[in-house]
Amino acid sequence: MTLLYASTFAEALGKLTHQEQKQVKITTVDLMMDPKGTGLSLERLTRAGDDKVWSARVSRDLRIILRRDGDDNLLAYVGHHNDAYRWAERRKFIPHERSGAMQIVEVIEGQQRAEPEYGDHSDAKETTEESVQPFWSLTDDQLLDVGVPREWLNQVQEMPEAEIDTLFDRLPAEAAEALYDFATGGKLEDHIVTPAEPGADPYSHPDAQRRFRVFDNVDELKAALDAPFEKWAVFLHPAQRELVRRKVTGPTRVTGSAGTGKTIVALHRAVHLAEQSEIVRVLLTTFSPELAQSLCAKLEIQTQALPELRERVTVRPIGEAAVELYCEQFGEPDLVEHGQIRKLIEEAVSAGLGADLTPQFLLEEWQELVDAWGVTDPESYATLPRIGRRTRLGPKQREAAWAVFDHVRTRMAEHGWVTRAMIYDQLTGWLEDGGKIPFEHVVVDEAQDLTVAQVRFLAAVGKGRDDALFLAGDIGQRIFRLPFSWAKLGLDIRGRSHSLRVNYRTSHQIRAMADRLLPPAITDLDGVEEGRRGTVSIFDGPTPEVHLFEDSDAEGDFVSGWLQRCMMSGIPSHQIALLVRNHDQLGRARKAAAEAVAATGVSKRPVVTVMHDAKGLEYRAVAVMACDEDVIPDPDRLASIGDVAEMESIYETERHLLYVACTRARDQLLVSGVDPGSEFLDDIT
Ligand SMILES: Nc1ncnc2c1ncn2[C@@H]1O[C@H](COP(=O)(O)OP(=O)(O)OP(=O)(O)O)[C@@H](O)[C@H]1O
Repeated sequence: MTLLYASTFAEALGKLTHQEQKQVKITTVDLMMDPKGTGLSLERLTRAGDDKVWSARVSRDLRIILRRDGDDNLLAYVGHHNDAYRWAERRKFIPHERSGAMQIVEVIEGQQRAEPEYGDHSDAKETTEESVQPFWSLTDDQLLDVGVPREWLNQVQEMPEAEIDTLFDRLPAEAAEALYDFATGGKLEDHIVTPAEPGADPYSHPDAQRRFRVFDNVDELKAALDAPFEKWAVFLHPAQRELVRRKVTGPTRVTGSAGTGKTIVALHRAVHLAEQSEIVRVLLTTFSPELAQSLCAKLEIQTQALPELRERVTVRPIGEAAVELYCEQFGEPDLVEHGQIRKLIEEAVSAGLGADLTPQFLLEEWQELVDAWGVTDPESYATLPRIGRRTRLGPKQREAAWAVFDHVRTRMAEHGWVTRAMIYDQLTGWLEDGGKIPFEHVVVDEAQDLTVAQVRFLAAVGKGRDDALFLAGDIGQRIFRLPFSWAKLGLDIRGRSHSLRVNYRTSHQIRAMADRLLPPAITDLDGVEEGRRGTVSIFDGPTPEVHLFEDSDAEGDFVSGWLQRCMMSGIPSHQIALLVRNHDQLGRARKAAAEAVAATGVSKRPVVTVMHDAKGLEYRAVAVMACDEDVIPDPDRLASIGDVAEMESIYETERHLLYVACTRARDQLLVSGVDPGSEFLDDIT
């Protein structure tokens, strides 16, 4: 007996109460143990759209809809009596005629389409009296090629533009993605379905596996039933699965705009690698402790049924992992503080070193070049490409600057201080001399914000070993670093960078608005282009709001009202966030949140935090507040730049930051500020 689990079942289960979910779980597990369903009141549904559909009684009112075909039991849907029967009556289960992938097709009432049509629609009907029909010009053949079920050909060709947002609710996902991309300027040819091998199992096609999953044992089924909301733990997009399973000889990168499931791929990749053998150890890492914690929580869900795999994956922020390794090899490091470096520079300048260079300029030069790039001698400094620091320094000025850095290095050595970058550099040297980290594979999330020293360290980790290094990231979300070439540091992902294009997090409306903040394609310094075009979201929602106000009080009142509406619509407080650029604006956000809490009487406040800390996270509703002219781009950051020519790169990261903030929202987004507002808002209003 094979037990199959459909994404429609997970979705329907997620809508039931906790108590009902428990009852369903008991019945489902019984069914798995006794596939004949003895004692489960199984009933064949004669009015269903498919003659193999049955219902199983969970309670007086709850029914599971099953499809039983030979030894296969497919859990298709669950719901209250009438809802469940209605769902079954309107569904057919058929392999698609081109791809062979099993689809759940909604039956269109009253539609007759006996004869296949191969008509020429070149006389494209752009408009009807009521509206534009974006798919009118597409032939039956073209539609079948992208997975549209035959029953739906007419319906799609005649679909008015206003209904495009419903595609994902009505059609199999592969067809919906293709059509949505086409309607928004993409090419249908990019989405042609892969034909199945003759006689292949219709459930094993990659397009089928994104909606059906075969369970081998009861534990796996139980884990899926425990977390019906976490569909990512069970169903992957074919492009995601491909990246998870791919065997590679060099470092690989998965890219894609915010919400396309890069983190999910990183997690599945880590578990997949851990599956390869009992002795394999995997490090799953990212830059911040908060994100590492969130990875850990997801990994728990994913490995619930496979505790032995959980043991093989270590989740650590990269800084912590490096310090642990350093301690093992060299003893505990005495990490130098930022303020101590500043003092040493000021000390050198007071002693007459550094010619006319300011301590601020020298501090940046130290942080972004000398320390970041691990420069240890004047010759290397004299020839170092000054990436991101475009103000020219003549040989004499470099000499003067080096005198300061030499002073800093000498004093640090006397104290036995090291910087974070030095830790990675020392570990890199150790790896190059044959040292081995206790992990066969390293998977890195949010890789766009890696430092130079981290990239060099990871390059040494991955050198010469298959599948050693897998990186997930989006250069459009680089918010902490200036750009630099990975390839020059030995981390070459050229030809092994792959984009994801289906956005699972944000509505069409929010994604489309946020995308306007960034260019359609961004090329990194190694020439690898990351395109954002062709990305589709799988659901739609309200249009994001952008408002500017006379003063911050007026803004606060509006945001508070907006929050109240979100809370009253049932969004839990922890799923609502207010994001601001800096700590200085936190007060404005807290006031609005407090007012909303007082007005609604809910017990918990929404999350209030700065944009940087929201990286990698998501909320159902987000208010990006205080987007004032003198807040973002951050004037203090711009003013603190010793090097005027660096301005452009800073502007870029500030723009990325607003993109990151906006793309934390799933369903509702409000962007607000005081008139005239941030210059970036011009692109989204
Ligand atoms: N195959 C999938 N099925 C269902 N949900 C998915 C799938 N893949 C990703 N998701 C969901 O989409 C959302 C975004 O995923 P994820 O955080 O991995 O995106 P990301 O590309 O890493 O985003 P960001 O760049 O903003 O960090 C999450 O809620 C995740 O659970």
